[in-house]
Amino acid sequence: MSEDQNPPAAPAAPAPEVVEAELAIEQRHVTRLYELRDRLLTDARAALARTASSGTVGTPGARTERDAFMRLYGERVRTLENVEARMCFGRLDVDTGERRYVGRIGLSDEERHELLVDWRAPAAEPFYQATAARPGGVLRRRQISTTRRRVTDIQDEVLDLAGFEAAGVDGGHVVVGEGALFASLDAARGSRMRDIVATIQSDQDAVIRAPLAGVLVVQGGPGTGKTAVALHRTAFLLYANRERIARSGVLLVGPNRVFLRYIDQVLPALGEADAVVMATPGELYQGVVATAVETADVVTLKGELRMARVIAEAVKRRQRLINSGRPLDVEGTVIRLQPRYVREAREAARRSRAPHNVARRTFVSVVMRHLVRALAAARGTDVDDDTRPGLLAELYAARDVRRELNLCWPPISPERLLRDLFAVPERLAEAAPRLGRDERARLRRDRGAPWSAADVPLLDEAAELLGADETSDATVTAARAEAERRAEVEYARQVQDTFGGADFGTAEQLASRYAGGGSFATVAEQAETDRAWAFGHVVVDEAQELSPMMWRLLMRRCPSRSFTVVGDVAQTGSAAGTTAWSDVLAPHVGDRWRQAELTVNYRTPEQVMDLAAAVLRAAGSSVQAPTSARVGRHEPVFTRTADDPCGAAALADVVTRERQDSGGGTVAVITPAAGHDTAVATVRAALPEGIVTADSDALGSPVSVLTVAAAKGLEFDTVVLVEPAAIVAESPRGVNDLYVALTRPTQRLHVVHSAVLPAGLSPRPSRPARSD
Ligand SMILES: Nc1ncnc2c1ncn2[C@@H]1O[C@H](COP(=O)(O)OP(=O)(O)OP(=O)(O)O)[C@@H](O)[C@H]1O
Repeated sequence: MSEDQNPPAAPAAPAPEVVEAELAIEQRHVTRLYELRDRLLTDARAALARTASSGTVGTPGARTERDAFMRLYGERVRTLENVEARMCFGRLDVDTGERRYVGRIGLSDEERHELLVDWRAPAAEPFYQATAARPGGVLRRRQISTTRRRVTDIQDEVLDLAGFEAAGVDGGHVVVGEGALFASLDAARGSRMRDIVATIQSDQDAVIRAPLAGVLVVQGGPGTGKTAVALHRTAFLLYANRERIARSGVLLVGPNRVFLRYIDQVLPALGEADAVVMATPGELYQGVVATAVETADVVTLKGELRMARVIAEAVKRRQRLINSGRPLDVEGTVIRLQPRYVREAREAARRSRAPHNVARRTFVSVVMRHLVRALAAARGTDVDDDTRPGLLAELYAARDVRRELNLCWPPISPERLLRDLFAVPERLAEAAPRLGRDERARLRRDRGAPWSAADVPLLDEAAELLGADETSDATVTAARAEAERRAEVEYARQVQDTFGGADFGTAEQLASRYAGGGSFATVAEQAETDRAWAFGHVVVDEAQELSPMMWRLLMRRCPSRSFTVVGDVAQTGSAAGTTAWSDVLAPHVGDRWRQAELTVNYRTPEQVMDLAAAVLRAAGSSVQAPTSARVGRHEPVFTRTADDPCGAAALADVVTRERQDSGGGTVAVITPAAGHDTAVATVRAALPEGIVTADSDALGSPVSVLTVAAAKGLEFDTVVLVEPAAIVAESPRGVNDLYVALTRPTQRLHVVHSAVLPAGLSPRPSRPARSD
């Protein structure tokens, strides 16, 4: 709880034996909770084992009741296993005399007495929101810290002193320990992000519990908890709106795979994972792996909304007319495909407003109507119900007919459309007359070139306009999968009927959760394989990096426009990204979006944050940098080298020393992209083998050497920042990149440079650091 919002009462510190007694009270309750949880886990595991060894009962299709129940019990086992650490973290004493424990899950005893309230339940809300000014019936809030199953610390805030004393609450001694928030912020970070359920602050809580509908932008500087809040909000929304969004799932978009791995333990720890699909922007078009790296000007161009028109035009250009009649040999009879047949068919197909591949049916049927007549006339027969099928069969079988139809209105895949467009300059010139010659040249590339992340929204745009190509293998597979899915939905209903639904929600929920391709796939598994899947909610992290074209794709993924958009327009690194939320959102929702702001940096110590803010100011930015929640123990250190620091012995020395001083914490060396490989070699040569990793596998190693792009969203106990002037010079948004790099450390910053430091970044006159 932030101090200004909830000033804690400050009674005299109680004697040690009083604290011991209070700890013992909490230990008794926590022990009871774990016993209950263990019992439930044993029961769930036994049920799972029983189900696994039981035979199948009735077998419509390939699915069995067993599959469904295996999943259900499996999910329950996972949830109970995942809440082991810090299962209970709080207690509220309420003016009704109730003592309410708050934790990761809800637990009740056999008599249905609530022993633990899920942190997301309305009853837990005061734990995060109550203040001394507005206690809302809360007399005392107690934070309970546990290690393994042992209660190690408690911290009280009395919100209503008179009420508290009058009530004579059991365990009535007030304990002021080390603040749970401060202890958590000051602790060394592991390689993965942890949940913050125990210490969510009230402004963060307001974002987490905000209503599901509409677009909510969470703007906040570095370290303000945007990612943490986005994850907790996801868990909250799934809990509070299970009926509405558990079926359709949540899409969570993060900047890169390392980042997704960094956060991937948070949702399971909060008991929610099965309905969430995590993806990077480059993974949002199924079947395409985006590996190509493109220059900033290409990325920018591909991200512009103009590209939507280019693609629409490219599709239209595939619907061609003919200038003169074409002879068609139909089993020896030569007829003519007249230009007016094609024109009429094209008009009818376009009028249908169906996507290209679907409208092709209309096109073909109109042309065929004419050709049937022409063939009958050439043969001197009538067209009637008896003759038509035979004539049509002949036409469909004729190679000339198929060729001409395919020339005028070919079935086409998004991949093919884009490859042709970028490989054949004439096609691009036709489709993009408004692009300049140099812009078109920028888009040019070989047919076989790998895809980039910037191609993904273009492919998706094309897929939207083309629709399913009924002749492609993918479409046939998808149609088959859809048919299977329907059968499974129906079957899951039967499962529900057979077994009753006491614990498992409605038949509909069971059907949607366990029906799916393969074997009763979860919602996430289904959604991942279906481009047209409509998610119930989309959470976008580092959202400032996304291009306007990528926003179009995301909007298609969630027709209900229920979004949590999380980012910082001062950290935009991508040339295609945004510096104003309204620019990217207005085309889709006008001004119907709301913004929440987070302003306290829980990561970076004040000494380091001051430097980062000075860099922004010196660059003329009007963005207000966040305030640090704490003063660190260490002043930033600067080391100057004679030559390029990436290859300097001094860099190796600094990293070796910082590693020793970090006391086992994580160390990141953040370098300019151009010097990255050299720096990796320099640092590797100085440290024992196996300790240093580079970009792609940066997590979990004591020392990692990263570019700014790879460090985005992550944090490290110590950051060694190499040649900041080069980082600034490397891209048009280089100052933002430097700001990102400067705000990664949780404890220490060491700048190693040979060039003059960028404006704002200079050693400050020394001042006292925290001494504890
Ligand atoms: N209420 C809180 N209690 C404890 N720790 C918190 C709290 N809020 C944020 N943190 C911690 O602060 C750090 C920064 O949080 P997070 O990564 O979510 O910030 P961010 O706003 O996404 O940062 P950036 O924009 O720099 O990526 C994390 O270690 C997070 O766990």
